[in-house]
Amino acid sequence: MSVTVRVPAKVNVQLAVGGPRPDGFHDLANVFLAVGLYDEVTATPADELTVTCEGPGADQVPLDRTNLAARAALALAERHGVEPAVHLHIAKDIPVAGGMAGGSADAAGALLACDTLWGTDASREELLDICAELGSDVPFSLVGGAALGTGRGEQLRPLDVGGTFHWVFAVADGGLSTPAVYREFDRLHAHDAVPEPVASQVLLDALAKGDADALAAFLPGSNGLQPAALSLFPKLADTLTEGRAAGALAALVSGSGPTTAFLVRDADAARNVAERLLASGTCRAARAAVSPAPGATVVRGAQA
Ligand SMILES: C[C@@](CO)(OP(=O)(O)O)[C@H](O)COP(=O)(O)OP(=O)(O)OC[C@H]1O[C@@H](n2ccc(N)nc2=O)[C@H](O)[C@@H]1O
Ligand SMILES: Nc1ncnc2c1ncn2[C@@H]1O[C@H](COP(=O)(O)OP(=O)(O)O)[C@@H](O)[C@H]1O
Repeated sequence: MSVTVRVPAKVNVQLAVGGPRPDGFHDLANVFLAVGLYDEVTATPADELTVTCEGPGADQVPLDRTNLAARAALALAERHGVEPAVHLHIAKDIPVAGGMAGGSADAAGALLACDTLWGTDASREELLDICAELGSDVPFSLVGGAALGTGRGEQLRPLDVGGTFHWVFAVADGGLSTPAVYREFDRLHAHDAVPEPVASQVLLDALAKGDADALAAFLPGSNGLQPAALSLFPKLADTLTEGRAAGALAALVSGSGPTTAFLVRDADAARNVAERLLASGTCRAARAAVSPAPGATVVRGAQA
């Protein structure tokens, strides 16, 4: 028997970043929106823990125990005294090292898949605890929808979303390391008094109403990591310019980048903007997707 779990990517519609903490992390007001680009993680009984990966960028995904999906399986097995005798297969569609939380998605997916396969029956709270140990973004990958993440992004409050938002995501040639982008943020703000990060009520209202125009008005400047990502990957500015010229309502870097995100009016606009972005030669691929999207979900195999 195998269990397959589907997990969404995310975009940060606000990423307010505080100064560096003593533990090396940054306090955030991180407004996550799950988007309908998905990885699938399949857990199958095996002699020992093994990982395989297929799809775009699969060659950049580690297949040893540093893979976040493997770490999730090991963490669950250890807590429940089970042998981690499982093969994890990752079907990747989320850009790797792209600022869309692909590794986090795989961790949340593997956790739910193994919990279902092994019948360990962990509570939601326990699953969320394990997620938070694995990475700041992993709890959100489990819950999906929309949420405000505080602390280092792992403490979640679910948010209402009153409509569907349409996006285009431009996949860059290459990746950006999340720690490197935070380090660049610190370098750029070395002489500033960085304010406490606070979620914007204007943004939360725009999400609750499903108001794309209000969201578009809020997005410029909403990603505190964008200047750092652009500093490390200056060519992203060209992609942002092309997407705006193609008629996007707003353009921003997705999280730590280098994927860029374009809010558009509807599915037709998404097709046009995606075509023009691709034709501009400023990105490797352009993908349309809608939000919000559900969190990690068992799509095949028995529920425990
Ligand atoms: C920036 C964001 C925005 O959602 O994601 P991406 O856009 O990269 O996907 C997140 O904050 C990334 O979260 P995640 O990728 O889970 O990071 P973690 O594994 O917890 O941490 C990796 C490293 O990023 C830095 N880090 C992460 C989170 C945080 N609040 N402050 C930090 O300074 C630290 O250097 C840490 O060692
Ligand atoms: N299952 C996984 N999928 C993708 N990357 C992984 C995975 N496990 C570990 N990694 C490592 O994490 C890094 C960040 O990948 P990813 O989560 O896709 O990007 P981001 O943090 O920008 O959203 C990759 O460069 C890769 O080395």
